[in-house]
Amino acid sequence: MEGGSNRYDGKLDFTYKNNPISIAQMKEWEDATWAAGIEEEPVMRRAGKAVAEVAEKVTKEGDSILVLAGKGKNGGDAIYAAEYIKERNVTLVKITDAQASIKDIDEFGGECIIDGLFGIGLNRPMEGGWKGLTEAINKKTYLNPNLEVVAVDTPSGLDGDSGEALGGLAVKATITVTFGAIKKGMLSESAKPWVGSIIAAEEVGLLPYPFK
Ligand SMILES: NC(=O)C1=CN([C@@H]2O[C@H](COP(=O)(O)OP(=O)(O)OC[C@H]3O[C@@H](n4cnc5c(N)ncnc54)[C@H](O)[C@@H]3O)[C@@H](O)[C@H]2O)[C@H](O)CC1
Ligand SMILES: [K+]
Repeated sequence: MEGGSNRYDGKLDFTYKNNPISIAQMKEWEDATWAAGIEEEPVMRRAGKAVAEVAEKVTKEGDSILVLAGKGKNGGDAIYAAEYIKERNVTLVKITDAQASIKDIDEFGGECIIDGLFGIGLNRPMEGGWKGLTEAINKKTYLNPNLEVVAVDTPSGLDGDSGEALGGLAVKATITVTFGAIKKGMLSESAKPWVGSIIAAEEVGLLPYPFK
């Protein structure tokens, strides 16, 4: 898997130029970008737009999309995604009380969920309401195999380095739209049940890929 054009045996084909990286490398790349004076907001916008484009691709006009936005920047990307999605019924849920938002998932009968709960800021297994939200998403997928679940950057709960679900639980995405470069754990066997197809949105306005 060294550069060039690589294929993944998921539902959507993908290609990527940048080699897979660790979470530490992703953070280093981001920090170098901000240190160079590039603003964060336009980067988040482009990340959100990439997610919106994928969500549009896997749905049709008039379909319903539930956008779940967590408390960090992963949620920020999801909020921009909601803004950019066109000609769909978009419901944005900004999660302040995770437990209370479970009902928003339980009551959702639409075609696509966007998972912006946690990205590379995840540092422990999800518990309580966060665990409940994730289980509610996965239950929907189980009951409706046609449901598209688009993960923002990483499926929430997945450790991007090891490709393991922390505490054994992550969102079961059908598609993961990851930013900058694929996180190396996503290509491991253990990540397969969670990541679905991987799409690398490499051009989100960061500095050029800094690693060899
Ligand atoms: N890499 C890029 O080029 C860009 C990435 N972006 C997005 O930013 C997220 C990472 O955002 P961050 O705010 O650092 O973290 P999260 O949103 O993943 O998490 C928020 C926050 O939650 C806390 N936390 C961690 N684990 C748990 C847990 N199990 N339960 C409860 N709370 C938890 C922790 O404090 C985190 O900081 C990245 O994935 C991209 O989506 C930007 O858009 C810029 C470009
Ligand atoms: K996510």
